[in-house]
Amino acid sequence: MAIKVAPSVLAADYMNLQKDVEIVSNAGAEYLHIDVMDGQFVPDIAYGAGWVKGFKKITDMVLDVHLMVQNPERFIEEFANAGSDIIGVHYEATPHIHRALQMIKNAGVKAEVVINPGTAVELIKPVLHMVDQVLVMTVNPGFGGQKFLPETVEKIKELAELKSELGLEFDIEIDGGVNNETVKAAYEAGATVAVAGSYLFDKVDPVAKVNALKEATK
Ligand SMILES: O=C(CO)[C@@H](O)[C@H](O)COP(=O)(O)O
Repeated sequence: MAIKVAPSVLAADYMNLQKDVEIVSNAGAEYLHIDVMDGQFVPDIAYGAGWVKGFKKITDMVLDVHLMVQNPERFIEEFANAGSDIIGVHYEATPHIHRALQMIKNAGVKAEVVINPGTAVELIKPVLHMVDQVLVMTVNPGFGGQKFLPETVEKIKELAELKSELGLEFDIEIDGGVNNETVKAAYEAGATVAVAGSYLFDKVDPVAKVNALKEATK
């Protein structure tokens, strides 16, 4: 099965968000990836829960919310109530990753644990049974337009092996520097969902770009 595509609205045209969402949705992208940044865990600031509420009104796409915030427990209820379908929390952002994932599940939302490029896969082994998705960051989080880090492919492979060894079912998402070339190795390693920002929105023809990601992973 071709990889699921998750356009990142961080790279969309903020003055024409609805139009951009409709374009990628009609092109067959399954998820809408919404980055939330607090200016602490990562340097920049982006998208509060009100935006999630807004996106919920205009699309049926899976709302895939990536909390790049320190102590994400503070925001889980608000983002769940706003209509998030998946909420991702960083292993590095809380001393209580297990509790944070429990909170997401208790709110009736799919739970995702996220790891930075510098974080080892084995550190999240104790919580893998709780998650619906693992996001392996393929750049350091915080900004769009960075280069895919090839060393993260080995981590995707390691995670995919662990998943089958433990007999677990979860999606493996990649995020950062994804395009129709970099997606290939990640897909072969076991990635099932690809976030793409600048590749999809910065240049012409996002429809062709969604197709190219799917074609590259058949
Ligand atoms: O989480 C992030 C950035 O930290 C992303 O979701 C970016 O939006 C991906 O952008 P590109 O690397 O695809 O331009």
